Amino acid sequence: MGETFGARLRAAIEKRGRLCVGIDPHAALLAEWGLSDDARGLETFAMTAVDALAGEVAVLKPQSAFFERHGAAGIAVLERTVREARDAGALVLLDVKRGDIGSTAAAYADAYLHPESPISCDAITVSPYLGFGSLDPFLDAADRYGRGVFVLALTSNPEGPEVQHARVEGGTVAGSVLAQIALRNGGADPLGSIGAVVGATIGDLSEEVAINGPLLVPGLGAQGGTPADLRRLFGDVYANVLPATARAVLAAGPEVSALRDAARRTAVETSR
Ligand SMILES: O=C(O)c1cc(=O)[nH]c(=O)n1[C@@H]1O[C@H](COP(=O)(O)O)[C@@H](O)[C@H]1O
Repeated sequence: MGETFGARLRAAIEKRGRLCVGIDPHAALLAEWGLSDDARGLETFAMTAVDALAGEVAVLKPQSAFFERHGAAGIAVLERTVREARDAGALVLLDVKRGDIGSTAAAYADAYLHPESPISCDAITVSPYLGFGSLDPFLDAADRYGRGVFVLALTSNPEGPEVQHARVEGGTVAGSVLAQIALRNGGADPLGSIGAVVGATIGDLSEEVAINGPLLVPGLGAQGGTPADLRRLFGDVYANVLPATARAVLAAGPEVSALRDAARRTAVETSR
């Protein structure tokens, strides 16, 4: 097998830094950039973001919903976005938050992680809240194809704790998810390919996040998370943190140079 996602991510962070920028073409952002809220506007937005950022940042994270809302033409733009961002050297993490029963999960895994798929990504986000075992088809596909999976653990939204802080034997639901990720990453060197999503906005961190895998940390900027929150929450495991932000960088557009500058500034602020 070729290199694992964990190894490719570690190399990308060393070369480009740790920032992950979301490509989230909200209707309001399309309007701010002077673009129409249709597939043409979407394509200009996404290609501008790729042009500005895919040669710079380690990870680009398109949010599938903002493409899906434009129908088949939007999906075609997503395919192009993923392909061109990867061609320019960025790792592409598609934020699509999948999760389903085993046989259907296998089809979703094929759709996004199979090397021959039209939307073949380096990694995707998945939800473990149908039971961690339901993720096996995703985790197996990631192993087989050298791809990554980021599992929602402690999400940035205020409703998350209702499920994620619920008590189960041995701790919380989120703690159990994190422990199972750590188990799956055991022995991987330099870094496991199964990541966890932990929001910058969660307040206090009472769970063990040393999972020998990447920690995707959204919630910076528009949702109120700050670089100081990152340092406070992740001191010991900062080497594995991918700070993620979308609107705070995208709002600097549509000028390519302004977008790039915004990403560079955020990268510096979150570098440690
Ligand atoms: O999986 C994610 O990326 C994610 C998980 C989470 O807990 N919170 C969260 O905000 N996200 C995503 O991260 C992005 C945040 O965007 P901004 O708030 O504009 O930076 C959105 O695409 C969210 O869907």
